[in-house]
Amino acid sequence: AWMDADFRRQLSARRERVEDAFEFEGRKVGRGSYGQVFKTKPRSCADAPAGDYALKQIEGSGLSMSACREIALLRELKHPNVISLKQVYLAHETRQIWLLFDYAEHDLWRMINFHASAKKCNSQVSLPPNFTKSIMHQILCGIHYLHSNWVLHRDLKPANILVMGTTSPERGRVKIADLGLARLFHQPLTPLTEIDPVVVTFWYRAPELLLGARHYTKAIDLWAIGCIMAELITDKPLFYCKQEEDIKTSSPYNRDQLERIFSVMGFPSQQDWRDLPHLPKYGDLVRNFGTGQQYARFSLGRHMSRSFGMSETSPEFRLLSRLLAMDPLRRPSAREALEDRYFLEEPRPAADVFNGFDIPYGKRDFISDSSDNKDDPARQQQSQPVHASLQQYQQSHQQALLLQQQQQQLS
Ligand SMILES: Cc1ccc(-n2nc(C(C)(C)C)cc2NC(=O)NCCCNC(=O)OC(C)(C)C)cc1
Repeated sequence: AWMDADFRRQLSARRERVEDAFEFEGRKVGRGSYGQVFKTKPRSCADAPAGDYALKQIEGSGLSMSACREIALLRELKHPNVISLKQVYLAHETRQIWLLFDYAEHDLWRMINFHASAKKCNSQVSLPPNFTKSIMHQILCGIHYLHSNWVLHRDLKPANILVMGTTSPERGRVKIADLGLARLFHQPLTPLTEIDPVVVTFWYRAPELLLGARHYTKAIDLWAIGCIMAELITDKPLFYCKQEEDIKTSSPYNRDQLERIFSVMGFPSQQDWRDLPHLPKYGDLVRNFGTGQQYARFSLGRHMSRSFGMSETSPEFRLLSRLLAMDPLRRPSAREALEDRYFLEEPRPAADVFNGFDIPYGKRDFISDSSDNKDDPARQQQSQPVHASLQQYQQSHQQALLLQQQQQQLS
């Protein structure tokens, strides 16, 4: 071995073990293809400041490509509205990787579900008037920071928007995270059949992606933020689409999801979206929808005013319609969205999105290993099982094999 044995022994004796520093038995709060997450507190002997932490045990062993990417990415990023990586633990005996994060008691998926079920039993949840505006402001600040560092999120949805709880010094602050479902494709070496048919939703997916756009863009993140804004206002996913259980092809084209978008937004005309005919799946679109005449009377304004009595002249609606421009070139950048009049007029956005109000939501439940936790957000919005596009899978498979060979050469 390239390090002399005695020095290695000293190192491993001194190395802080995660189980010595943190108490996490029976405190699992998340599990998915990425690994599992525990809500943990430092033991008195640990040198971590008191408080709650999220301890993520990464799936698999050794430095997988996704572990590498998550560590490399998060150690460079520091912003109040982006989840922060506090510490990395490498357990040499088991080659396990543990990541320590600040713990967020809440997330928009659970919060919106709480509001929706409260509505159903006619009990209102009392929230500050600037609740949506504060959340939107902090999501856009976080995304502006990521985009200015050329980091695209690619999977923005309510479950990935965390909010700090009342025991945190950052009470009511939004933290953008990625609880890692869509990174399924980066779980190499797991034979496709073994990947449990996790469900991903297409409800936050921009139309250009559904029509075969080959690259993620900043505008794709802004579309998802528009979807989240509408959902905060109505407590319903704007482009909710029941996903049939049949095995999905790996094609990006999803007719039902597009149908839902057109029945809310109307069908994009040549004037609305000049580049539409150049998208790879335009042929499928014409075959399935023709000239879209059947959607002529639909529009976002009509949908929001009928389903929620929202005025088409309100600043809230104007920002929403800018974010949900069908043509990606017409969507604002995060900075342009932050400069929208909506954020400049009263009530102004607050640092604590609950604005001092009592926080009505419960704490996260602990997951016992036996129960297969169906309502875990990572499996949110049960929809059709997805099969990674074969080409993406093979790609990441090749990269992983390469990485593994390199590692073998190293050791
Ligand atoms: C492979 C990979 C997985 C995730 C990420 N990633 N990317 C981001 C950006 C884009 C927001 C900066 C953030 C992450 N990673 C995470 O957010 N990891 C969070 C793990 C902590 N989990 C966590 O707090 O879960 C509960 C259930 C307590 C909310 C990167 C790479």
